[in-house]
Amino acid sequence: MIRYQKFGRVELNVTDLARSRRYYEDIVGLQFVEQGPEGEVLLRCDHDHHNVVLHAAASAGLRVAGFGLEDESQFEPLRERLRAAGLDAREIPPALCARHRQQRALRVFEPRVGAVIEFYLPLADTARPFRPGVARIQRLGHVVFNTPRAAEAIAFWRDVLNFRVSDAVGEMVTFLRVWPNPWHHGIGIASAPEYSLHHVNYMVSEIDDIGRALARLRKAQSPVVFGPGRHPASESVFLYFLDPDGLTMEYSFGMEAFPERFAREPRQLPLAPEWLDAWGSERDPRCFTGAAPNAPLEAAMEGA
Ligand SMILES: CC(C)c1ccc(C(=O)O)c(O)c1O
Ligand SMILES: [Fe+2]
Repeated sequence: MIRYQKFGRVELNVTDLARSRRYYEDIVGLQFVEQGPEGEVLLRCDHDHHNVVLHAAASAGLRVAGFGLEDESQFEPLRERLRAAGLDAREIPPALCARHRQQRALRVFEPRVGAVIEFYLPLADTARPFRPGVARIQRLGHVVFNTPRAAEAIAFWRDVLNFRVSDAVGEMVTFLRVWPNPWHHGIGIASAPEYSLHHVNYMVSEIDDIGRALARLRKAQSPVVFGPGRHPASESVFLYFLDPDGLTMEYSFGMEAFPERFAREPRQLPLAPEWLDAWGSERDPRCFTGAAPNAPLEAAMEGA
């Protein structure tokens, strides 16, 4: 069975690199790491070398979602599973691996979520302390994919990639753990007409991070589009807001953690507003809908 470390990387296309770098540093609270040879901006929010990469592009959306493997012994079995599933997984050349402080990495276009997915092994001796800034971010939390093939995607990520379903809210969204990572979900699969980014989540430390974010976002005239509220599924307190390109970002804290073995059964929760937010906040229609279609593999391999 394939074992993962976590959801650890996300690469986003943004329409104004300097504007987004300022936003993700000053408003979201990510730490700038470096600018890459293609001009891409690397940022971090935990002990990894980086967690977020911003690329200049004509339209904003998801470029790559990356999952760390638990150890080297997972690499070849995963590669074989992807091959057996008919997917063209490409190994990342050593130069890009070195820039990304990875031992090895595969990138594959996963057609059911319609996105480029990276599976990677971090290099040893690359973890360094993350010193939080405006928000006490603990880690990159989850990525949710919009897809018109949600049922097929859930089956593939569960049965082939060995992610574990934690809960579903109607047929709107299903949450999966990056097993055996304990957090309620590292990915969500949401039903939508397009293959695009639904949102990216950052896990923060406490209610003050949400309260301070509200004031900071309002002062920066950055739209708050849902919450503050509490998600009954993962028990998280949450807040959604839009980045300068209209991509939906989420802060949350208090997420349910699962044991590796003897975990509770997944629940099929009712599709009703109170099962998305127990506090009853209104959701702005711009929430979850602002991303362009996900980048294709060729674009994601540029510079590789
Ligand atoms: C409204 C979205 C899809 C949602 C719902 C529930 C949770 C949770 O239980 O943590 C989320 O993180 C969400 O993004
Ligand atoms: Fe979320």
